[in-house]
Amino acid sequence: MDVLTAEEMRRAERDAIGSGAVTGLQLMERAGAEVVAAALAEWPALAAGPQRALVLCGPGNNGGDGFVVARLLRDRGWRVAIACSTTPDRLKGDAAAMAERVLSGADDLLPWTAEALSDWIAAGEGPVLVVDALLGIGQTRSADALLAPWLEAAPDVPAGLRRLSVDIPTGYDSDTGARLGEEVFAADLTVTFHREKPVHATLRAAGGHVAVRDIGL
Ligand SMILES: NC(=O)C1=CN([C@@H]2O[C@H](COP(=O)(O)OP(=O)(O)OC[C@H]3O[C@@H](n4cnc5c(N)ncnc54)[C@H](OP(=O)(O)O)[C@@H]3O)[C@@H](O)[C@H]2O)[C@H](O)CC1
Ligand SMILES: [K+]
Repeated sequence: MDVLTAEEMRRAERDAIGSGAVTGLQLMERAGAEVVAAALAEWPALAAGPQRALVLCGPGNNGGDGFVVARLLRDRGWRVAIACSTTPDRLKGDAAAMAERVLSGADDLLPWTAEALSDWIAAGEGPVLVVDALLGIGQTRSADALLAPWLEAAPDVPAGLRRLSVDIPTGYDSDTGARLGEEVFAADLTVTFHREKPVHATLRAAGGHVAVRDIGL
């Protein structure tokens, strides 16, 4: 199966949207649904009943996928906390639309601080699924600053933590597999769409699991 660069992936999305076959919003909805399906396939225990999830959303469409995942997990009865590295009013396009569909109000977001993330994790029982929807194929520079709250909160996470990255783990260059800075989101499972990107071979070589899911492109 061929491996796509970020630009080739963006072109495939643009062509599909441009042809009228699908909208960006539909692709984002499909992406979110595939992330949930892949997580349940990877960790069958998650399908046993409602669980807890902490969804970390970034400023762009990767974050948009995260808002879809959060909504779908809430629809399954899960206790889902959403933290966003930006404020909802600064989200754009499809990501803004998907945030609208899941956020029930300004207080429906955890503050983007290590304390808020740690407190939420400590306040509940049972294992946590953490979803990295911070940055995807659009990342271009070190994500050390962006990741800081999560990296500071992460050690407090109880055993049984499951870490899932949407499309590309935050902190990696999709086309080279190189780290863009010092820090990365250490995903147990990365769920990507349509075709693998070069980074996914790097993740596998380091012991990460990678699922490639069709979103109808
Ligand atoms: N387009 C679609 O219909 C679909 C897209 N999918 C998902 O979308 C992402 C790609 O989304 P995109 O918005 O292009 O990029 P990201 O979300 O990865 O990044 C968003 C912006 O973040 C800024 N950025 C880049 N690096 C950093 C950093 N280190 N720290 C902070 N911010 C950063 C950058 O904007 P700037 O203006 O700040 O440069 C990015 O634009 C893709 O990965 C998929 O998850 C759907 O899956 C399918 C449909
Ligand atoms: K990500």
